[in-house]
Amino acid sequence: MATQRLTKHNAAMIRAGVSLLTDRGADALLLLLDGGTDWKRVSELSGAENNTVIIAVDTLEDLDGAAEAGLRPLALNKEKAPLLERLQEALLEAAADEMIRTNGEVVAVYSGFQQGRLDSISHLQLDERMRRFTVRDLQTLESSVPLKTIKAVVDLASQIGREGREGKAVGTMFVVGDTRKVLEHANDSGVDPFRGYNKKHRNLLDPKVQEDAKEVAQLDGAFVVTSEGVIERSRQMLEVSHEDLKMTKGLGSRHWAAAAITRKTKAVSVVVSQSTGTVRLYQNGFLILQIVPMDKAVKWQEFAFEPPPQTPED
Ligand SMILES: Nc1ncnc2c1ncn2[C@@H]1O[C@H](COP(=O)(O)OP(=O)(O)OP(=O)(O)O)[C@@H](O)[C@H]1O
Repeated sequence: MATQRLTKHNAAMIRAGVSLLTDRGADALLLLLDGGTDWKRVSELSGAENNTVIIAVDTLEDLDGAAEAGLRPLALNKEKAPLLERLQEALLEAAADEMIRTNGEVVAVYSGFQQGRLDSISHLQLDERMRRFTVRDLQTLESSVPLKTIKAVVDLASQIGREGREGKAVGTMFVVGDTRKVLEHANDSGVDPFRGYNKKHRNLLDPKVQEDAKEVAQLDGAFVVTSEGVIERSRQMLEVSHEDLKMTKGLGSRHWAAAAITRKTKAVSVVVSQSTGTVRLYQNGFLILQIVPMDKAVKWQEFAFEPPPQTPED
């Protein structure tokens, strides 16, 4: 179990965060901490009685007692991830759990430079584009494919859309469920790297298989996936007519094929657009859900600091 010390300095930083929160009328105070601590004291310091105070740490066990102290706990499960990714995840989760509005304002207090020492305060304005799929969104989807499989595929697709591969944007498609029928409309577009492996090594619920799929996603064609999440084939070109489909202007052949196959079969398709990173989910020929990737451009700016030219003393 990791712990976060509440030194005088750290307490002062939390109070400073509260002061900014109050001054700006922001929605919530987010404390991104290294581990468990005296939650009652944090609650007092942050005025949790009157403010929404979100506590984000990496593991659930470190949050014991936080909710009882009037705080809003979040477990990130992102121990090794860089600070900004953890911060983004905390904001996404908080928005998904409706602790904050997706276009709200948050004051975040965290250790930016030195572990254990709260040294940074940010006043963040969130953006509607931050919205992403939540399990709740997916639950409204009535499908023969279990939610667990859809969620794993959508999460993977979002990662592909957000991260690409080796600095390059990647687009791909997953057609999930009703596999036998889907394969009637599919042809190999090249050698299938998953062919010949046993089911265990093709199951997309396994993080290792997800990594393999990210590699293969760079190649042409679609993944045909069973309801249980097993990749039945990859690199498949779908041949389906798409007359009488209605689609948003500007979407190309990948998206047409993705929508059309869900009209001909009971499958659900999840497409990542190479040009925008947007993930779309189709069912019965209709666009059901859409995730726009978060801005990728969040990066620490490096200071280009040049000392002023020396002038000879008068
Ligand atoms: N029928 C299909 N089945 C499987 N994959 C397809 C199909 N049509 C196109 N693709 C894949 O989509 C790629 C991009 O095609 P295109 O640019 O027309 O699609 P798009 O819908 O505009 O997608 P993107 O937004 O990713 O560019 C192709 O190189 C191919 O790998």
